[in-house]
Amino acid sequence: MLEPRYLTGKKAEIDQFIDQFDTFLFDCDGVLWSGDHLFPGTAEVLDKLRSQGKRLVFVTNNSTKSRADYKKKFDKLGIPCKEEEVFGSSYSAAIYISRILRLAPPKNKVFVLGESGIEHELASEGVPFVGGTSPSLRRDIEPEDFGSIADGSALDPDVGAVLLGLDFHVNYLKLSHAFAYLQRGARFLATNVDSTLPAAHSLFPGAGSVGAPVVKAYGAEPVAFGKPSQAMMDAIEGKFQLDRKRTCMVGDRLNTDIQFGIEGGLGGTLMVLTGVSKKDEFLSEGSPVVPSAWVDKLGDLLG
Ligand SMILES: O=C(O)[C@H](O)[C@H](O)COP(=O)(O)O
Ligand SMILES: [Mg+2]
Repeated sequence: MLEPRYLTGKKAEIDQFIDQFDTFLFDCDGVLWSGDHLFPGTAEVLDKLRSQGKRLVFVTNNSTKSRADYKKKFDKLGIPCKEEEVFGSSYSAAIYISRILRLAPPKNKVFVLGESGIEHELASEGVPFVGGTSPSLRRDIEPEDFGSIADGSALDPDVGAVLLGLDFHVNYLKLSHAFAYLQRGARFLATNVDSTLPAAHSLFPGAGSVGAPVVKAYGAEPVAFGKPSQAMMDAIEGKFQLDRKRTCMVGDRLNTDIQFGIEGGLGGTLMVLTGVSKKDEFLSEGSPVVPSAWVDKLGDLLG
């Protein structure tokens, strides 16, 4: 097993590690911040890398925000960032649906189980959608709903795909609509299937856990377009003209961020321990996913 290099407190090794790369793909939740709490040193590290001429791309599986929403978040946190430097799972899903899947009208609508980030990115690609943040679905299911879902009168006949994401307003009515569309042959898609969401320095149910009831009912997994999907890596490579060997993925989660970088053939992966995965997971013998290097927190890259 290749031993990952522990870089915390080793300035010469940190600088040597950074010098290998021209581009850094940064995960967000658990690496830059926990919710709205920016980890110490984050702004300084990003500034150090930019001052060394490094290119930064923010690659998040959090589908609740669009690229524009993330630009606002970076602005609020005082971190320089251009909207086009953000590449989230909602955007990844939207461009896949519009440019590769290309659902044939009239059944080209998407039923969304998720927040406005998905809606905004679908709209940016001209993909029609229903569900999502619609107030009509933010209520308890009523007895008459069962009949209107079963006979299809409550459903939109033009829905050709169901797209699951992190939904902070999930309920039985929305889950029933999603399942009904799948039973009628809709494609089963997801922005991402992370089991947990790192926030407030703790863990909460992630997109994969929110959508799990539909997976259980339907009996099959969705096609996901967030990390570690290589459809996302290919889209990022195309948009940013990456030299994969001169690109490093920085993440907090082994089975999304680090796996994404390794399977993408990137020059390196850097794990930080302020999010989901713990060092014992990748230091133990036989770990299936091992980063090239790791630090305790992103601020350690200041050396
Ligand atoms: O459940 C989710 O959607 C994810 O945990 C979360 O949003 C991950 O975001 P990332 O760490 O990729 O920025
Ligand atoms: Mg993360």
